[in-house]
Amino acid sequence: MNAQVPDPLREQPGYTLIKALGTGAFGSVLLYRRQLTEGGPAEDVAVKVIARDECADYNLVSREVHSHRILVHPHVIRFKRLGLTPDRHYLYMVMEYADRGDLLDYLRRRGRFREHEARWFFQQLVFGLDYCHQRGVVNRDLKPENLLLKRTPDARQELTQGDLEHPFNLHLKIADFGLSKEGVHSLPKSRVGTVTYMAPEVLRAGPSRRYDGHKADIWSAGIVLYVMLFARAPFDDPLATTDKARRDATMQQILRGEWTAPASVPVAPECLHLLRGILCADPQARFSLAQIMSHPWFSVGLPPAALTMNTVLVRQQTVQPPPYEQTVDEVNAVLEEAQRKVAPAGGGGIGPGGEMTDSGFMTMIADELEEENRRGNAPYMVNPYPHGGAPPGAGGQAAGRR
Ligand SMILES: Nc1ncnc2c1ncn2[C@@H]1O[C@H](COP(=O)(O)OP(=O)(O)OP(=O)(O)O)[C@@H](O)[C@H]1O
Repeated sequence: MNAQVPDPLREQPGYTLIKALGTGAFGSVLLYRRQLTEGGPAEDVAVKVIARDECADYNLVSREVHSHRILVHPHVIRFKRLGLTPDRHYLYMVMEYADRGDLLDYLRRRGRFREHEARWFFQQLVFGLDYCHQRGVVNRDLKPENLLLKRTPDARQELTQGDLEHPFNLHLKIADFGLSKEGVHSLPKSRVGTVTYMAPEVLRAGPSRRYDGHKADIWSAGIVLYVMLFARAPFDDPLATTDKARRDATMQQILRGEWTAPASVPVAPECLHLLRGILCADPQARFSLAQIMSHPWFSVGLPPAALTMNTVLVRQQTVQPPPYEQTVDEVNAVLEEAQRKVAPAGGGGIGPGGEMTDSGFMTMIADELEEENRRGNAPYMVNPYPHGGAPPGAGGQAAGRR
């Protein structure tokens, strides 16, 4: 327990505060150990806490929760539950905990990735994104800060470099659905997200100019790939003297759609071909996820089953929904309760969405997909180079996996 960090869930049975993880636009994220039944298994969870009297927009919270709740995939942070603290002061969102920070921090500490390492993360990002899209969720805020890293269950000790894990010891998980939209047919009208990762059509968007969020996500994923390979953004003006000037210059460059790869960092021609297909200013001509997945640079080392796994998974989840911790009705009950007038301090009991130790729905649900991975049923998640950190040969043309 960390004595310096306020503990909003101190009266919530089963939750023990470990430390603060960070602060976002909507509140803070804290690491808790959760043990829902006495003597039962404990797990570390990340809990996003939002003070009710500071929550300006419940529609955004609702959108985030409803989009995120239905996503159950190895490369998406798992949403577990939404609750109200017993004192009614905080709304909290319980999520899977990614124990190795985010991709931006990892990149800063490790420096640019070699090509095969960038591919390892990019494959995971694309599989996670393809799954989200197949489930009808566009993210609209893909960037390295929102791509979290978690040690793989089969992480290899000899690949650890001090406190810095080797890429092949890490799984990438898409997080933060705060700007996401559910619904395949919805064309987001508003301009949201971070400029560096924004597609040109997003910058041009307005009430009468819509864009396809799927294509915009693909563009952002391409920027992430570029940043992993070259440790800089393709559109930027680092010499600008003010933040505004830098932002304006970046926007102009994105709108012109012109970028180059630094000559000082050689990458394979197939890699540049893929980047060109993704960072294509015309969303109609931009590569689709299917095109990316069948691209020769992308598919190195992947068993064929990896390319159809999402379709199979989505079909399975449509027929038999995964065991969500909360039903839609339970989530909606918490949201409704949260929007009622804030109760005076100490005035609350346990409400419809609160977690009661004796309630039936509190049984902790094992992470089936992690389990599946442990059993080896998710082929693309396996360290492709089990006998060392790098593939044979330069330039990252990886050996086959397994
Ligand atoms: N599931 C998680 N596991 C581990 N760390 C997390 C998790 N979710 C969030 N964090 C960390 O908590 C911090 C805040 O996250 P949060 O998603 O609230 O905000 P953000 O992404 O920084 O900003 P915003 O939501 O405003 O876009 C981030 O630095 C992130 O690394």
